[in-house]
This record gives sequence, C-alpha cells and structure tokens, in this order.
Amino acid sequence: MILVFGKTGQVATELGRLGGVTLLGRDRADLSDPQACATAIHHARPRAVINAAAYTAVDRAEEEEPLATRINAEAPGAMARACAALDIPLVHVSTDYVFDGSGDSPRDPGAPTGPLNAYDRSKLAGEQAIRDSHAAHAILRTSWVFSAHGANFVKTMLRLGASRDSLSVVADQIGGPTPAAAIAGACQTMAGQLAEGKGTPGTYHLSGGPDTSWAGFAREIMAQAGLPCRITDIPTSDFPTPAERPFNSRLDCRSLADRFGIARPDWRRHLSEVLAELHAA
Ligand SMILES: NC(=O)C1=CN([C@@H]2O[C@H](COP(=O)(O)OP(=O)(O)OC[C@H]3O[C@@H](n4cnc5c(N)ncnc54)[C@H](OP(=O)(O)O)[C@@H]3O)[C@@H](O)[C@H]2O)C=CC1
Ligand SMILES: Cc1cn([C@H]2C[C@H](O)[C@@H](COP(=O)(O)OP(=O)(O)O[C@H]3O[C@@H](C)C(=O)[C@@H](O)[C@H]3O)O2)c(=O)[nH]c1=O
Ligand SMILES: [Mg+2]
Repeated sequence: MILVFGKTGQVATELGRLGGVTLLGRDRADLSDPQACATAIHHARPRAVINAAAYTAVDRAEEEEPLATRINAEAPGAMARACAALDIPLVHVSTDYVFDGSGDSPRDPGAPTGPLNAYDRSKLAGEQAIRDSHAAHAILRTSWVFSAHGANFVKTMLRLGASRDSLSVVADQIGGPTPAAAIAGACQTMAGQLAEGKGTPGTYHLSGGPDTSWAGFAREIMAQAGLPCRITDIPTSDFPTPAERPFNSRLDCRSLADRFGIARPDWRRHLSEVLAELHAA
C-alpha cells in the first residue's frame, strides 16, 4: 500500500482514482502537526509515501508564512525522516515557484532557485528538509495545476467567463498548465519504482505542454468551453497581487522522461477531458 497525505486536493483526488493508495485527509493527519505526520507513517507501515497535501493559497501565505512553513516545510521534513527510518521512499510534489522567473529558457532541476514570495520560500524549505533527511526521495516540481476538483485557474475562468464578455489576464507570465491526473500518475509510477529499488532518486520536473501564458490558457479555456468571453492580454503590473509571481515558469522536463519514461502531457487534450467531466457533473 502507498500512503498519501492529502484527500480533497486536486492531486490527492486523482491519486485516489488511480487506486492502490490510502488517502489521509486533514482529519487523520494535520500537516500543521509535523510529528503527527511522522506517527501516521510509522503506524501505517506503507511501501512508499506520497505527499500531495500543501498550503497552496499563494497570496494568503504572505500573511501566514509561519503556518505555510509548518505545512510545506516542517511536515514534509518529518515525513521524510520517518521514511528514512523505515527505509521507504517519499515522493513529494513541489512547484515552479521555487525559481525567480528570470530569462526565458526552461529551468532544469539543477538550476539555481530564487523564491519570490512566502509560499515559494516554504516550498523550497520543504525540498531542502527532504534532501537533508537522506530518505530515498523524488521531489516532483510541477506548475499551474488544474482538474475538475478543488480551486484552480480553469474553474475561476469558467466562473468569470460565464458572466462577463471580456476579461483581462496576464500575458507575460509563461509556464505549463499541468493536469492533476498526470501528476498523480507520475507520483504513483515514481513511488512504485523507488519502492522496488528502481528509478533514480532526486528532483524532477513535470509540466504540461506547450508552454503558454495565463492569457493563452484562459483563451483556450473560453474556446473549448464555448464561452463568448474575450481575453485581453495585460502585463503583470496591471494585475497587482499581494504575492509576487515569477515571469518565467518554463520547466525542462527531460530528465523525468529519461529516468522514469514519463512524457510531458498535452494540457489542451486534458483540458477537454476536465471540461467534459465538469459538464457531466
Ligand atoms: N495548485 C497548483 O497550481 C500547484 C500546486 N503545486 C503543488 O502540488 C501539490 C498538490 O497541490 P494541489 O493538489 O493543487 O493542492 P490543493 O490546493 O488542491 O489542495 C491542497 C490539499 O492540501 C490539504 N491541506 C492543506 N493544509 C493541510 C493541513 N494543515 N493538513 C492536512 N492537509 C492539508 C488540503 O486539505 P483540505 O481540503 O482539508 O484543506 C488539500 O487536500 C502541492 O504540494 C502544491 O504545492 C505545485 C504547482 C502548482
Ligand atoms: C483571476 C485572474 C487571474 N489573473 C492572473 C493572476 C496570476 O498571475 C495568474 C494565475 O492566477 P492564480 O491565482 O490561479 O495563480 P496561483 O494561485 O498563483 O497559481 C499558482 O499556484 C501555486 C500553488 C503554484 O504552485 C503555481 O504553480 C501556480 O499554479 O492569473 C489574471 O490576470 N486575471 C484574472 O482575472
Ligand atoms: Mg491559486
């Protein structure tokens, strides 16, 4: 059995659909109590652990950095130390937001990090705590996650697009929208291979392709949903937010393909599946 932290989130929901996992919701393991997470692992004795829970409210984290750090850094560190003690692997999901977003080339997993905001700092600290534990681990950085569940940009655009005839969306932040289902599949593959002593531990990238801007993503959402809402490109400076976000979120995903045989998913195809799922609901 593979133990998953998270139950209601986008990636955790998709892991549950794949099967073969035990999902621990907040009621069974609260990440604001790192020791409780370690205890849950010792108690369950799984063959591998996947951490799909996190504090993901980027703007709110500016005002709650200590809590975000407990959930995104201290809890994963405690999980990793428990995994090291039991000699089982940990797969952990991280973010493109650990990078500073300069330039326009895709970042490979070894590129220097440079967090811009409180959420980013908490996620980067989580990565470091896991590396420091010496557990067999895979840190999977992803970006711009969407699915039919939970809160995400697709659902925000559908909600706004249904009642407006135009929307202004930032066009100078570039990255890869990533289906939660693809992340779940990758996590399961990596956890399974590491548990069998196969695959190479380390830090990897997975984002959907082709890279686009939030405005490009929004335009495709409106087109596929058949919503007559025009998207106007704006610079980030015209959309002020409490947390600064990176301009360049492009991720170089080749090492994941080389080491685990996992290719970049086409987000446009997955978007149509997510829209069909939302339509059927
Ligand atoms: N969303 C995105 O765009 C991106 C996400 N990521 C990373 O991917 C991973 C999965 O994200 P995603 O599926 O989108 O997350 P969601 O925002 O959809 O869900 C977050 C999950 O974490 C749980 N959680 C939050 N706080 C706690 C807590 N104190 N104790 C227990 N559980 C808690 C939530 O539970 P509850 O429902 O009870 O609040 C929820 O299940 C995270 O590591 C995130 O940092 C990386 C890049 C982009
Ligand atoms: C709603 C809206 C957003 N935007 C912009 C703001 C922002 O730059 C961008 C996306 O907005 P969001 O609030 O969905 O983005 P955000 O929550 O910052 O998304 C991030 O979440 C964390 C968890 C990650 O790890 C990242 O990979 C990334 O997915 O779109 C507009 O330009 N117009 C709009 O009408
Ligand atoms: Mg968000």
